[in-house]
Amino acid sequence: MDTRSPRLPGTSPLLPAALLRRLEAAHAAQPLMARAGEAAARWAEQLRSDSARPVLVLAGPGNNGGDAFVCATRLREADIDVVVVSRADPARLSADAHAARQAFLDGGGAIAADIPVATPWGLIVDGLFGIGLARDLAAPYAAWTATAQAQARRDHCPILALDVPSGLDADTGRAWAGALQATHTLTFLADKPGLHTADGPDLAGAVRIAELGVAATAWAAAASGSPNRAASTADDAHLLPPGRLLAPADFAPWLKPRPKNSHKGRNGEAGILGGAPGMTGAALLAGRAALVLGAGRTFVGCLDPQAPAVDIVHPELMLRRGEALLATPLSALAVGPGLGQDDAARRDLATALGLAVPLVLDADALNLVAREPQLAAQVAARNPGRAPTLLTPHPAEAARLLACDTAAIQADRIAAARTLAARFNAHVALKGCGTVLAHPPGSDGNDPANPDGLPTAWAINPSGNPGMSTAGMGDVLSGIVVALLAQGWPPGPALEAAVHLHGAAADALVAAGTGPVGLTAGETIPAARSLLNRWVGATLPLG
Ligand SMILES: NC(=O)C1=CN([C@@H]2O[C@H](COP(=O)(O)OP(=O)(O)OC[C@H]3O[C@@H](n4cnc5c(N)ncnc54)[C@H](O)[C@@H]3O)[C@@H](O)[C@H]2O)[C@@H](O)CC1
Ligand SMILES: Nc1ncnc2c1ncn2[C@@H]1O[C@H](COP(=O)(O)OP(=O)(O)O)[C@@H](O)[C@H]1O
Ligand SMILES: [K+]
Repeated sequence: MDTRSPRLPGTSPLLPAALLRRLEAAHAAQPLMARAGEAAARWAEQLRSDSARPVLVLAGPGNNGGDAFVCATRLREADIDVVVVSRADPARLSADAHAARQAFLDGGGAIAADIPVATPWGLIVDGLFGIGLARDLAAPYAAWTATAQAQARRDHCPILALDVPSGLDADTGRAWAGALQATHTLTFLADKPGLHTADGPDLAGAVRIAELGVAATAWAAAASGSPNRAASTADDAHLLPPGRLLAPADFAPWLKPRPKNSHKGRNGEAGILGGAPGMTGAALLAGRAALVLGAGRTFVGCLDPQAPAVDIVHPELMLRRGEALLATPLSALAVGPGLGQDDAARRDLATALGLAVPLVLDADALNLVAREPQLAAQVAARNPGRAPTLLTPHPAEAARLLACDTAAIQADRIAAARTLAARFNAHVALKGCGTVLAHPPGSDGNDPANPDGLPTAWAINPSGNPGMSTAGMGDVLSGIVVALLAQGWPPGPALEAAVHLHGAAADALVAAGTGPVGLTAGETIPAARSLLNRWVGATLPLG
């Protein structure tokens, strides 16, 4: 089975800060700050809620502040009133930022040392900190972000963040204390992972990219060390490779229409193992998802001896005991939905790990692996070619697997997912807001020469919404993944497509008024089916 996934044009790169700095250095001869401030001014003009009111521009002590000064200068040239607030020491500014500040003053602009309390704003521009921030906001900046936030609420005006919302870590999506919540973010050169996972989506609002005249592909040269690359080798060991913001184009080659001469045997046998006493619903949800997302035949093995013999809602499902499921020939198996952690669960999981089929591990299967080194060794020893492993932990399960706490996982979700992928030789979806996908060494176009010693490619999924934070959603995701695996999808694309599809289905339901409050896991199953059929039927480019 060929598991390599060609990357189609349109794939959207996510660049870590270290790589952005190389890119910036490689294009130092170009007026990047002037272009950034100009692009910001153009969007700011459109965003103003009231053109009679002035724009408040907060300018910080670094180059983000330089962007803000350029933006303010351009707004003044367009006859827009601006109030710039900055305490940057001119002697400590970079040459570019110093020049931007001076040009603003030379053009007749004035700088205030504090935010005026009584002025109603048409827009607030946040140019305090960009990719240079790596700690809680210090005085006076924390007070300024709190005041700006309160005034934006008071004035019903938007907040436009330059590059990243001040206080958001651009690499991890972690919010430092005092971080600002913007409604819009104009991000420079390339998109950044921190805008799309953890706290990022809440703080960034609507994200647009201003490439500043630097070709979208230039990052590849900066990453690989072409002559264009800035002199930088000391940080090579810690350089996070670029990732992707997931889109249907990433898995489009596997969105194939069925041949007319199809039969159920061609669409695979999906198995779900779980359903211990009190949790048969989890296994049924996963089974229904596998059935409805196209598996040719779906078998559900429950550990509860009292489990029903038939699913009245979907009598198409074949229900049996756990041991009987493990003796059934399967194309793909998911273990975990409602599995429990007793001896029977442990024994059945150990048996499943020995099967030469694509295997999805979720929920209590992950908790058992975290608890028992013998099982963990069995996972890591599976053959990623013939018997790939897919792990779908939520942050608490990931913390158990990595023997740390949930906060440590959430502080750097990309690192956590990549570490799990490397440690278990598995495809990983670290779930939650901005699910992080990571793939094991040597699969799916992974570059085994990644400079940071973790040969695991990664991506972030932008679909999904908080309506999905409800019981049963993870079980449905497992069912969708196993359905695609059973139908012959390679493991990396199957996991990426399932995650993206499930989130997009939930988004479609919310857009139609079903949720976010009260959205149920079961409702996402038919919605995902509709969307999958639409995607299969669509011609590229897919949206
Ligand atoms: N990298 C790029 O490609 C480009 C960068 N530009 C801008 O430059 C920014 C990066 O500039 P810098 O590296 O100067 O970084 P920042 O402007 O993000 O901030 C760094 C400054 O803030 C101080 N600082 C950091 N954390 C602080 C805290 N918690 N409390 C108080 N002070 C703190 C630092 O000591 C330093 O003076 C980008 O985000 C972007 O806005 C643009 O001008 C154009 C292109
Ligand atoms: N705030 C959110 N934004 C986007 N997706 C979310 C959000 N909350 C949960 N999800 C998604 O919903 C699913 C929940 O899975 P999980 O936590 O395992 O639920 P369960 O308890 O039902 O097993 C995951 O796919 C997760 O990524
Ligand atoms: K900012």
